Formats: sequence, C-alpha cells, structure tokens
Amino acid sequence: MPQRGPLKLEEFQQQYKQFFLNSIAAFKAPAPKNLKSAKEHHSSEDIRIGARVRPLLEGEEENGAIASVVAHSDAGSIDVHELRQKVNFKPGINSGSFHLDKVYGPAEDSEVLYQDLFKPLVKWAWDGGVSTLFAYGQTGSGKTYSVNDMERLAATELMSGVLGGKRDVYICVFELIGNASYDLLNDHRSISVLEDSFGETQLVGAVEQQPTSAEELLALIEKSMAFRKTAPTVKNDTSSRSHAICRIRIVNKEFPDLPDGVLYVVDLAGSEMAGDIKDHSNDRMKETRDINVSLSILKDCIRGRALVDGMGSKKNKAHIPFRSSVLTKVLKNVFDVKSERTSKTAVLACVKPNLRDISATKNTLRYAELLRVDVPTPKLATFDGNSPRTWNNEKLREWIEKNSGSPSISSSDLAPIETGTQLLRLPKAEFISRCQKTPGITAEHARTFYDKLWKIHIDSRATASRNTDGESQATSGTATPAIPTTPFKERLRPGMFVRLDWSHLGEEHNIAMIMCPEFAFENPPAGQEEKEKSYLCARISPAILHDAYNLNIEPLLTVPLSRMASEVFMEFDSATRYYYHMLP
Ligand SMILES: Nc1ncnc2c1ncn2[C@@H]1O[C@H](COP(=O)(O)OP(=O)(O)OP(=O)(O)O)[C@@H](O)[C@H]1O
Repeated sequence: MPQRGPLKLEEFQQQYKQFFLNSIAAFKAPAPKNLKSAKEHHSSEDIRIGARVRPLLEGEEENGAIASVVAHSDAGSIDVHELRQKVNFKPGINSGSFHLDKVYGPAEDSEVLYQDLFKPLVKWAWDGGVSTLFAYGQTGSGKTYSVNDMERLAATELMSGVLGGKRDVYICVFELIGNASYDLLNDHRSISVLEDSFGETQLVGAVEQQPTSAEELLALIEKSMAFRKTAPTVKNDTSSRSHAICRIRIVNKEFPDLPDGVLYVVDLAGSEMAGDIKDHSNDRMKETRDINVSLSILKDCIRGRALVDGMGSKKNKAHIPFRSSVLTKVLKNVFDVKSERTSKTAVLACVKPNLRDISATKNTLRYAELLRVDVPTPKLATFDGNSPRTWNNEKLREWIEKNSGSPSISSSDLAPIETGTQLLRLPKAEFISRCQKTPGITAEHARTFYDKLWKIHIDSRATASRNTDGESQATSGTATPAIPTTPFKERLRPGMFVRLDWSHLGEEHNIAMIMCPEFAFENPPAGQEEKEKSYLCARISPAILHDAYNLNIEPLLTVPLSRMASEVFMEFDSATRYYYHMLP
C-alpha cells in the first residue's frame, strides 16, 4: 500500500526495516576525504582515539531496536546509517563513515580492547610515565562497562608482578560535579583541587589507599563506584552525572627518587543532547550544561596537546586551556606543555548501535574524530654529533656502544628501534631497567649514562637557542640584545613585568607591567630631563583564582628605574583572562 501521509517515526522505522537493512548491506563506504599522505602526516603516537560499539541489549531487541552502526575493525572506520522519510513520504537512507585509530564492534570483547588500547598505557605508567584513559559517550553507551573491564584487567596486571620490578601502588578515586570534587574512597567528603607553589596540582583532603593485591584494588574501585552520584536520565536510569577519576600512583621502590608513574582512568559524565534535557529541572539543566562545557574544554586540551607534540620545538607557543575546567586542571600533568614528562593518552568513544540514538552516536563520533589530530611526520634534522635529537637508530646505537663506559651498555637492549628523540622520551626508570638488562650494569652506572645523554641534549638545545637568538638579532637589526644574560634594565620594553623595590606595596602587589617611558607623549618639564628615567607601569594584583593575577590599568604608577628590582615572567591565559607566573 503506498504511503499517503507522514507516519510516526517508530512506525515508519518498523515498516521500512527491511529496506533499511538491505541498504546497509549494500553500502560501500567512500574513501576518507582529505586523506593526507601517510609519509607527511600521521595521527599522534601518544594520543590514540578509539571507538566501541556495544551490542543491542536484550530489552532493546525485544522493543524492536534496529542496529544501524557498523564497525570495521580492520579499516578503523565506523559506518552510521539513518533512515529518513522523504518529502514524498518514501524511505531514504543517509549514510556516513567516521575514521579513528581503533574501532571495536559489538562482538569484540574487552580483552581485545585492553591489549590494544589500554595495556600500553598501564606499562607506560608502571615505567614511571603518565597515562590517561578517557571513556566518552552518550549515557548508556557502555562507558562504565568498558572502564570497569579495563580496571579489572589492569588491576590483575599491576598487582601480579608480571610487569617486573618492585613497585608500591596507591589509589585515589574522586568525582567532579561542576566545580566541586568529592572523595569516593572517603565517605564522599569534599576535596579541593589546588595548584601548589611548584605548579603541581594537589588534591587536598583526598585519601590514598595502598592495596596489596588485585582483589583489594578492585574492591576499592567497586567501593568508590557505590558512592558515585547517579540520577535518572531519559536514556539510562543510573546514568552517571559526574566525571569519575581513578588515579593509580605507582612508586618505584628501586628508585624512589624518580617521579611516580601515574595512571588515570576517567569515566566521563554522560553527554546529553538538548532533546533529552528539555524535561529536566533547572539544576539538572545547569549540571548538563556544565558537563558539556567541560567536555568541550577537554576536547580543546586533547587536540592542543596532540598539536603541541606534533609541533616539537614550537611547543612553548601553543596554548592549552587546561586551567579552564576543574577536570583538565586535575589532569594538569597530562596537558601542561611545560611539564617535561611525556604522557600517553587513549580516548574510547562509546556508542550505542540503535537507530533511535543515531544523532547522539554521530555527535560522539564527530567529537572523537575531532580529537584525532594529524600531525606532520617529523623529519629527522641533519645529523649533528652533539645533538641526540638528530640521531637515527644507527647513530644512536653507535653512540651508546662508544660512550656508555665499561662495561658498555648493549645498544640492542637500550634502544632496539628508537631514534635519539624517542630514547629521550623514555621515563627514567624504564631507561635504567633497559640498561640493566646488560650483565654487569649497575643502577648507578645506568643513571650516570642517562644523565650524560641528557646533558648533551640540554647543551645542544642551549646552543641552538643561542644561535636562534643571534640570528633574530642579526635579522631584526634591533639594538636590544635578546640574550637573557643581558641585565634586564638594558632590555626594558613595553609589556615586560618587573618586581618593584617598594616594600610599602606588599609582597603580592609589587609586580607591575611596563607600559611606556614617563614622558612618551609630552615633553618633560624644564629641568626634569636631568633626573633619573622613569616608566609608567600598570600594577598587577591577586585575582580570586589561586595563583592568578589581574592587570590594573588605573591608576598607573610612575616607577623610577632604580625601583625596578628584577624581571618577572608571567603569561596571560585567555580562557580565564588572568595572568600566571611562569618559568623563564
Ligand atoms: N560491550 C558491552 N557488552 C555487553 N553489554 C554492554 C556493553 N557495553 C555496555 N553494556 C551494557 O549497556 C548498559 C549501559 O552501559 P553503561 O552503564 O556502561 O553505560 P554508560 O555509558 O556508563 O552510561 P552513563 O553515562 O549513563 O553512566 C549496561 O547494562 C551495560 O551492561
């Protein structure tokens, strides 16, 4: 019977189910658009973006749900199909494909996902690095299910001793709701996220537990989940309305002075679409908006970090707005480009297969695709014997054999495939344990060799930056020397921050930004030329955020040169619109 008027969506989907399934079977995905040459571009090695399509659940199948998402694990792509009613009331199909680093279909179990995506992160943290797994997706898409399985498998690996070496494991689990944070291992007590004077994020008031077996570790994770705030949403009756963060800190007992490994597992709050929140209370609407804003900032941070890693030496020029949300502030050492530690990140976008949820699925996959940043494949710079960053594996191995003392460290144990840059990125504990695979190499010997490699690297960077400064001076022809060793009073310029030697201003208020010389716009009064040179300066004052400062244009201070004590380095964060101290 030809259709004469519009059908209700559910009826329409059921009536044309077979047409839809046939169209899906006949669909051939087009080649991805804008595919850049693999030689010139690659997705970041340290940030892997994957997606998992969960199976249709029993109840969903009984209710006539239609699977409309097809995962192609080999090709790393997911096809998404939408059944639509044309203007003439006939059925049509809209299909599209998303391309990610890894894709897992409904038939693939969590073990495959663990081996592929999460196990390398667990090993990285065990070796002293920073690793993070994010699970993201619509409510009810399987985030908690996947995260629980990853934690279970990781707990067994971390506590069974198979990873080698002696470590103590500490766990802390907390949740973030808006700007508030709560300890999930300590009766849901409130905790504070603060940055200390070393720039490290501290969870003040959070309790860390030290499990001694996989069972204890899992029991703690389970206990924490019971405290997690849940409230019913339209899509999932026990939807998580908070970001839950499980932080596992791994202390290397053999080298306690080395930085601890950190493994974060972040079960992000379910994202909801406008249609799903229309019946919510104002509080719930605000909560949902906060969640969506924090997910958007997280996206900027993950993309920013991938771009920075891909840009290499230009990294100080990039801005990553990690201070803009509590979630990304907590994960500062994952995103802060000034942190010398290399971090590895995996994102798992979880989606439902149902036709009914296709819009949310497309949003999730679009978000995941945005996180996957193609970066230029680094070209190895011209070989320089004094710069490890320019060494390919062959040159690096030659150098190791000749320079690692007696007995010499086996280069095939220390750097079987790595280039100089890759070896420099290894966590120190991993470097030492690789050296110790050579018989007769002590930890002391390995440490000294690590320091030797790093000394050459740092010297080569200092030389390069001196050369660059020299070049920029020569090309700009400016008389102002750019080398930091020049006394700051000889290179004053508008925008420079200086600490003032005026005790009455107080510790926190004695920094100012130079605007211009005192008589930049008018002639000095007669006799004034003879006096000491002064500058108009704008003072900065502490803001409400910790360690943040405001710039006060009014009233300007007139500061004589003799009252300027030292240069201060500050950076402007456009997201919070505050200034922060930074290292020179
Ligand atoms: N891969 C899977 N295999 C079988 N069942 C799954 C799978 N993934 C999820 N499920 C089931 O789907 C339902 C929803 O999953 P889950 O609670 O993990 O969703 P969620 O994304 O964490 O939702 P929310 O954000 O609302 O907490 C659960 O009943 C879970 O057991």
